[in-house]
Amino acid sequence: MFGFGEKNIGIDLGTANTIVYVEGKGIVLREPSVVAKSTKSGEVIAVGAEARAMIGRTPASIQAVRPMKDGVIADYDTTVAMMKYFIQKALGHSSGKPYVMVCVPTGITAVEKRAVIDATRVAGARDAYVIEEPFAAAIGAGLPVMDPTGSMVVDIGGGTTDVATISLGGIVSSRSVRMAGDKLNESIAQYVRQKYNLLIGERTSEQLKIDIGSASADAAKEIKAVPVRGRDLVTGLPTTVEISGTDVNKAINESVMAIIATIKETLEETSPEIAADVIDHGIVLTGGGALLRNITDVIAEATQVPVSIASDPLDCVAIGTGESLKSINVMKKKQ
Ligand SMILES: Nc1ncnc2c1ncn2[C@@H]1O[C@H](COP(=O)(O)OP(=O)(O)OP(=O)(O)O)[C@@H](O)[C@H]1O
Repeated sequence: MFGFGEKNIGIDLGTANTIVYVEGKGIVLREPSVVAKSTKSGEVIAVGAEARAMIGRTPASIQAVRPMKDGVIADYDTTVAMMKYFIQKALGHSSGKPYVMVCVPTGITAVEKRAVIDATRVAGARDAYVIEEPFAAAIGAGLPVMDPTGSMVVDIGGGTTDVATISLGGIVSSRSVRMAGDKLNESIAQYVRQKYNLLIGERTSEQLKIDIGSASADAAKEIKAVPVRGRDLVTGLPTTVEISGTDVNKAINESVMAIIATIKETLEETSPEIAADVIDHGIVLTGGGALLRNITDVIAEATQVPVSIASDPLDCVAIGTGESLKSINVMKKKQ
């Protein structure tokens, strides 16, 4: 397909995590989308897991930033530096610039899409192409995207939730909302601050969500409370508070409801034929948010459609992006 020795890669450039897929090898890199920089010179100090460990713990001279926000590039130069590092790390010493396929949320503007393509080129790609995230997720989840049957995929990532119905190799209807894992973390931190006067960091609220978060109020009652350390807003001193499953459920409920509303709206605008197919095959969840406890039950109850989680939900978009490298020649002609 390409010249001898050329490597082609797929990148799931996520708000929370970046995953790199190398053609012929599969997923070779999976790291948080975080960069630590010198506040003075802007020099990159660490990227990925090493930089993530620094969040909330940096001295004034270092800043740990997440250059992607809500599924799009928030800090262009830092995104370029991060991608450059990941591309080099994924390809090792192999020579030649790669062709790169990057996934983007469905709802982004032409300018935002252009920024992703430009950043990928500046980061070292011979050329860059984009694929819509839910389409990649559906391929990665093993859905029959090319068949004349409707499939529905809901990708709940860090920055965005992308919902789409797919049939005959294309997206039939889709919605993207900037409401996903990060919003849940923010809501938990806000709830804990308001109810317990306790200030907790981004990593602590995410850990609470993963450890004791549930989308179902009933199921949340059964979850054991955990001690959480933070700073008391009144005394200013470090302190420990017990946070329950119900606390976390209450904190995230509004965001979960917004995700469900988006799924319902997308279902409402599909043709009767596709809706019938979706009822037969069910809705498939991908992305890290699919791992939230009882999320399948609450979506199934609200939509009256069976819901399942793809195997390896965190990897689906990257696998689908990688798989789509096969069709890069066709996409080249279209762009
Ligand atoms: N067990 C879990 N329970 C709930 N949420 C989880 C769990 N594991 C991971 N997550 C959440 O999944 C999100 C990351 O998912 P993913 O890697 O699919 O997103 P992303 O691709 O980086 O984001 P986006 O697609 O929006 O750009 C984070 O918000 C993380 O907290």
